[in-house]
Amino acid sequence: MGRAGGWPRARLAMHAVGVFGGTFDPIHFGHLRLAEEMAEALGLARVLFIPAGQPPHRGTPRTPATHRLEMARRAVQGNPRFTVDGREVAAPGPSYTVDTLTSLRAELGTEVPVWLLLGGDAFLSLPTWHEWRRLFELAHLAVATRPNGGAQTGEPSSELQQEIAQRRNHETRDAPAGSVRMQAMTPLGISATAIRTALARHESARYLLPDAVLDYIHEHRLYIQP
Ligand SMILES: Nc1ncnc2c1ncn2[C@@H]1O[C@H](COP(=O)(O)OP(=O)(O)OP(=O)(O)O)[C@@H](O)[C@H]1O
Ligand SMILES: O=C(O)c1ccc[n+]([C@@H]2O[C@H](COP(=O)([O-])O)[C@@H](O)[C@H]2O)c1
Repeated sequence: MGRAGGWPRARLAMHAVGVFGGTFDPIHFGHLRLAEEMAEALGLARVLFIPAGQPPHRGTPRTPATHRLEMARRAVQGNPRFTVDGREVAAPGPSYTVDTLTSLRAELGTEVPVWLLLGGDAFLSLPTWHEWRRLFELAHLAVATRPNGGAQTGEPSSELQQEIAQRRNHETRDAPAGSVRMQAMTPLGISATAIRTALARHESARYLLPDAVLDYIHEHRLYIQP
């Protein structure tokens, strides 16, 4: 068992909560596998999947938020550690992560360790996020990376590099927030864009996402051009 500061990791993270935001248009196995591997590595008691109502850094998704929310719900069904949280879909305006974490903190209290889960591409854009430095007051950050370095999609900006250098692996006993962890995950070259493209061309997207999500897509004729 991993130890930090002399305490077994499972003890450290007993009630830790993972927060995983995304456009999820649609949710796929890359998302689910990231959450599963993070939950295991960080000893998370639960992971909240939070579909963005209005993703701040991209145009309004063509798929209404209610469908993206429902697909996420179907995807996590049967996993007692995973739940879907609809607060960003319910809130007006851009879905800023700092606002989401602030509202979660109001519910969870200041003591519970919270881990914001991010893919490598989302992490690289962090310095462009709304009040990004405040995120470290509210949560730890866990970034999914390719094992053994892998092919990098870019380098962190110098301000992000400085922040990582200070915070990397600085988890102290039971700390609720403030550190950064790079976590190697099984590389899965799945993207929502590729799934939308395949479906629009009437090609198969099977085995890229759960059958329950694919059934929902077909039921509601999402992504499929008439
Ligand atoms: N295959 C994958 N492996 C690891 N992380 C992923 C993968 N796909 C998405 N992510 C991460 O999941 C989070 C939410 O991603 P998002 O909902 O934008 O999915 P996407 O597949 O990247 O979508 P799109 O193709 O529409 O940009 C982001 O942090 C992103 O980096
Ligand atoms: O808070 C921000 O400014 C911010 C800027 C860009 C992205 N995010 C969040 O990052 C997550 C992944 O975004 P996306 O666009 O890659 O799906 C999603 O939860 C977004 O709300 C948040």
